[in-house]
Amino acid sequence: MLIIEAISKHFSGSPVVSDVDLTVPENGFTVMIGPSGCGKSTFFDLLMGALPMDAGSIRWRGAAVPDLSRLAAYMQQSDLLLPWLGLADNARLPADIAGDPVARSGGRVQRLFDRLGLAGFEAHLPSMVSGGMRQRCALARTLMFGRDLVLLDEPLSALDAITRRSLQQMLRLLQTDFKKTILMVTHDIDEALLLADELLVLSPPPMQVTARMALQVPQPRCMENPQLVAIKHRVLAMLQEERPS
Ligand SMILES: Nc1ncnc2c1ncn2[C@@H]1O[C@H](COP(=O)(O)OP(=O)(O)OP(=O)(O)O)[C@@H](O)[C@H]1O
Repeated sequence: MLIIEAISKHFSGSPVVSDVDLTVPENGFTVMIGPSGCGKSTFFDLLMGALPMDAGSIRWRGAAVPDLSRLAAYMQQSDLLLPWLGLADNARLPADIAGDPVARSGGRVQRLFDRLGLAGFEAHLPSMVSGGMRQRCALARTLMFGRDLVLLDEPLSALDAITRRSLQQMLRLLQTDFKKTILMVTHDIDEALLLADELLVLSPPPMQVTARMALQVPQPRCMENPQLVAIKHRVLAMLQEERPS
């Protein structure tokens, strides 16, 4: 279980993240949704140790940790693939950096490519494939870190609506097939409702959690589900209320 308590951060005296608490159970999928500029990226930078926190604590599986840099794999909006490497070589990078022999890591990459619909594209350069395929490769690379905790910072926001939908199914595999514990931020309410076990609604800066909702709707979900429609209206009303007039 991931437990985050009372994390706060200010820049030049202005609070950006204020007293944020959250818990992600083992193999849970928690999604944070908030308005643009609410401090989500700053919050993830704090979790990953890229920025120092002013206050707060993190516990993972019962142990206090300074940050999640050695525990979580982090996937961002941009695929960050190296343009001169083929897709399989890009996905294998975490294993190469860790010194794993290619004989072993190559097999892992191949199994991931088979599962993520990338078989046959191993040698293609990122410029030769679609944005959706590049994000699938970024997902394979995230999985190659072999970490049980995954942080997703708007991983699909650069994609068109149809590609997004198929990639959302792929993100579900993180929970169902790969048994990860997942914390994601997104601006996309449908995406949040399709994927989350728990949804956290965030305020404009300073970022705070203004509502927590457990989503007990069975998977696979579709947005026509009346329960999801009702929750969507509630969340949209909250986000609307929080907008500066
Ligand atoms: N290094 C910094 N120094 C000062 N202010 C900063 C710094 N980094 C971020 N901010 C401010 O903190 C606030 C939150 O920024 P952040 O990028 O975390 O928001 P976000 O929710 O990720 O934004 P978006 O939804 O647009 O991606 C913004 O007002 C931003 O201007």
